Amino acid sequence: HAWGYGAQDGPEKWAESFPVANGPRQSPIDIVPTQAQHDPSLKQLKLKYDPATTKGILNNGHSFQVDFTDDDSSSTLVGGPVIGIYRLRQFHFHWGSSDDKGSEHTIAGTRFPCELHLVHWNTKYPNFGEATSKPDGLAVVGVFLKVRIFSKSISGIAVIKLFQMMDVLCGFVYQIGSANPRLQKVLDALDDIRSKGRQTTFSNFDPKTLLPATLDFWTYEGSLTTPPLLESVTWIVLKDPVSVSPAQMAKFRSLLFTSEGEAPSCMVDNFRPPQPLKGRKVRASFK
Ligand SMILES: NS(=O)(=O)c1nccs1
Ligand SMILES: [Zn+2]
Repeated sequence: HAWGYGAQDGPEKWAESFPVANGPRQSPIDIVPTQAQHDPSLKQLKLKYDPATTKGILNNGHSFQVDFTDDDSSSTLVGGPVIGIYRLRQFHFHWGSSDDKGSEHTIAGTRFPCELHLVHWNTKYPNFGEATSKPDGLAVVGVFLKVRIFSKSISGIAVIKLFQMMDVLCGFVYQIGSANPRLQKVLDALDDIRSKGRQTTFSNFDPKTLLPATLDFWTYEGSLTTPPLLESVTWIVLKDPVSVSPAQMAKFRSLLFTSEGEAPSCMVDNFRPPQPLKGRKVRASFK
């Protein structure tokens, strides 16, 4: 089942091979904060990650992911909307070709340039593969990344425009706005996995460093956002974004969908657009 994000194999075509694409609990969705219901019975989200479980980093042809060993419960998610213990399996991202799009979930129609997904599976099932087909099999934490250029006056915009022109002219890469130093460790590994199928060593990374200060979240019952689009995900989307710089966004966009030897195709716009809510309720952990 070759699928992708292009005109011939993209989200509008996925239902041909994966009919669940038109199912009742598909993801992502547009989250409308004023329509979300605060649920005081929601527990605090507890994420415990052991950097020693970091296994490696891989370009899988539709994103890149950092994999974790999950043969014990060293890295887990408990609390929040879930019952039981969920183990961290991998994290990956979705991003756009420009800063005005890239996230999968949207907030009242607002799109972010990038979205991080931390994928966990329910230990009531024997392994990740089994869990992916169960209605309570997976819990994915979604985190928005937001490009923050320091607050600017008009003259500031002129300066930025000048810098950006100079950037093109001089070919320098420098950070306008606030780069995220914790994210940089992941991005520095991308040079070794430019093409589909490439993987490289990546160790001792704590995904907690990628999260915002508060873990306020929205939650709803959904699905994988990539084929096979299985309806097995309890989504936990954090309200607060984390920062990313324009230069760091350029690094995401330097990856390729294609393998070495194929005509290169930039890995950008690897996001599925929001899907129909079909009567689902979105709950908020905060007032
Ligand atoms: N984008 S996602 O986190 O829903 C996902 N798709 C496949 C495995 S994990
Ligand atoms: Zn994802």
